[in-house]
Amino acid sequence: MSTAKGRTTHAKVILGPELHERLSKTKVLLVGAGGIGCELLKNIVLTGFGSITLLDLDTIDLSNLNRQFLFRKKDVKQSKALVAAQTAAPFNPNVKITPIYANIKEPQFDVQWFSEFDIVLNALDNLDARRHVNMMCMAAQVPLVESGTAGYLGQVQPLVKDLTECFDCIPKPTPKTFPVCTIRSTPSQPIHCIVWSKSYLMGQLFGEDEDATDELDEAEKQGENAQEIAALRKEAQAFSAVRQALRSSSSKDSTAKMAFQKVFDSDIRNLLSMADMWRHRAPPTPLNFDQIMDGSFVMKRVVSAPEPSANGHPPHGAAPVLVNGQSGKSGSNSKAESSTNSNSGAEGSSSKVALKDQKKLSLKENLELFVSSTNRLAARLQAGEETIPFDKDDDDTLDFVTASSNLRSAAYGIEEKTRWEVKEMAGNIIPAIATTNAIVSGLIVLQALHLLRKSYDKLRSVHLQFKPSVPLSATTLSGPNPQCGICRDTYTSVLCDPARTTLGEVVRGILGESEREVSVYEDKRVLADPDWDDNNERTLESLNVTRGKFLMIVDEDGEVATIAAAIGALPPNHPVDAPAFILPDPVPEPPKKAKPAVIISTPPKTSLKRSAPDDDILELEPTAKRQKSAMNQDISSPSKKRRLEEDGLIIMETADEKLEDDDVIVID
Ligand SMILES: Nc1ncnc2c1ncn2[C@@H]1O[C@H](COP(=O)(O)OP(=O)(O)OP(=O)(O)O)[C@@H](O)[C@H]1O
Ligand SMILES: [Zn+2]
Repeated sequence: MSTAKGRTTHAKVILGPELHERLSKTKVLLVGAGGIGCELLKNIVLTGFGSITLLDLDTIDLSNLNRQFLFRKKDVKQSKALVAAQTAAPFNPNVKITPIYANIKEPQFDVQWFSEFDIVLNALDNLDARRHVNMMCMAAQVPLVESGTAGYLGQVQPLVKDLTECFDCIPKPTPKTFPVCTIRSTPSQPIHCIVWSKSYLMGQLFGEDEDATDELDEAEKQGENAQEIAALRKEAQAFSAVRQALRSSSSKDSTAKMAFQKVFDSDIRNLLSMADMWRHRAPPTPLNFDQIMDGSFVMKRVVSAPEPSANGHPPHGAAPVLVNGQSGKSGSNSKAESSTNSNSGAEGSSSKVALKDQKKLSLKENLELFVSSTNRLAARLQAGEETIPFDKDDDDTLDFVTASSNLRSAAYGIEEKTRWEVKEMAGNIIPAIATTNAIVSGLIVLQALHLLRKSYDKLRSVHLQFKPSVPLSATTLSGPNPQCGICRDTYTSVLCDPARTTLGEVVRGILGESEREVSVYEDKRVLADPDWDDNNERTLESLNVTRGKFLMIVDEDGEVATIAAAIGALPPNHPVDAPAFILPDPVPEPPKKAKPAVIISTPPKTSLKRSAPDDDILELEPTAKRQKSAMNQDISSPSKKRRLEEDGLIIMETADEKLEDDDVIVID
């Protein structure tokens, strides 16, 4: 108790009595109780914040303990938010921490809920959740401090609606992807085989993805080799027998063998039959299950030196060697397995000291691991798991991806990887550094204090960089991007019972006296436009527009900003005989839109908008007014396109598109 008092004395002097007093009443939402979240929770408790809501969807994993210091081994598998709150609460007897074990995207965390906080601090690890919190904070007008770390790098960015850029003002680069054909038929680096295994093979065998046709359709559109795509289509279709066998309890090892033979023998033979493909690159070698198992398999091919890695891993200077079915020493003419790590002692069965995960497996060991992990995953399917996605912390899936990617690497003469390396590459893991998290968490508190003091001129975006001479760089903040599809919208809210409120009631109510022509969207789904009002009499619930979602009312002329109406719940005391909705009062008056600097003939980019939902209502980008240029006037409007389609006309995107039977509706 006396320690806590002593701390308060210092905090009072540093913060000043006014801010110190205010902190005890400030309501903070901290999203994420992982690497940054744990450090930050400790900081804000010790700084004197009095009311903290801590939310995290996950439970504690053993691998978190090296840097998430609020957790102990006994806490593994418990909710992160709950344990972090329990551990940090005693640091300050006056703090009230409310832990929530949930996903921040759940509907109960709506705009009203967000608006109860004075400040939000993000300690997340993914773009999707960050973008969601950003939008909620913009809608609720609550200041947000965004943060992230990657190894020795870190960043802290304060975001305030109308004052600074929001998280979505600048599009974020999408993660690196590889062409489908590289992954599916012509891999040349370990990462290609790992991506194939975790994103394709896992899905084919243990996921929902039965034919992966979308991906191939897209690849074909992108101009990838048509013949190769046709072969890949056949290959994908032939998975159904293996999928069935994995889900029936009769077979066991024979199923793993069946899967092996399809993937590592017949599929490779099919590809080999396309001679053209192998004119300029080394052909793969089909693998033989029985021969690998009995040690007679000899793969006379050269393990090529890998290309410089795209994943930040240094290229290994592997000398060309012959690989056989046995681990290094026992092969007839083998010098040893790939020698990339030979001086690290982490290779082959010869190593006595290597940790299990850091040992490079022989071809036979990989095959055995393939069989055992396939059996374990099949048993899980048979026990009722419907699909099993790759998770780096799920040993069965990591074993499967390690074994199958290494077998594929062997077939293609690519260097194999240890389980440890596969985990790092497949999980896109950049080792987390506790010190980086600690520094970033300190910086978040400093920016949060500027925000609470409203010292906006002191706000900075701070970068932690790997430069000993300049470890920190601070930049002043830019204003909002006038074209931003998130923070330039005019937010409002409608409290309602979606089961008893129609789309038309809300839209007419929000537009008030205005005669503007508008289109209405939920995310990317068009619900209405000036030529199409069929949904106006439908309830919001029937249109799947429920609590936590937004109705976007887009001006058809693109002259005024979009109105984003957040759907919230009616107050508990709402009279039963009153209308089932409460509209904003006064109605929102969106400002005139800033003109884009360059006028182009295509619709404005709306890539900053949220990703598509999985509904069956027409999906389109919510562009502000589909441009009525002379060229595309007739079909550029979705309403016109849809009307033509209703009239039985099919609109071709390109001249060489063909009519499919399914496109023709027979009218009695
Ligand atoms: N949508 C979400 N709702 C709530 N919490 C989330 C959401 N998305 C991510 N998180 C949480 O954010 C935290 C991010 O922390 P961190 O980056 O340290 O990840 P981690 O899962 O603890 O570690 P690692 O990914 O390295 O195993 C995690 O605890 C994660 O559960
Ligand atoms: Zn923005």
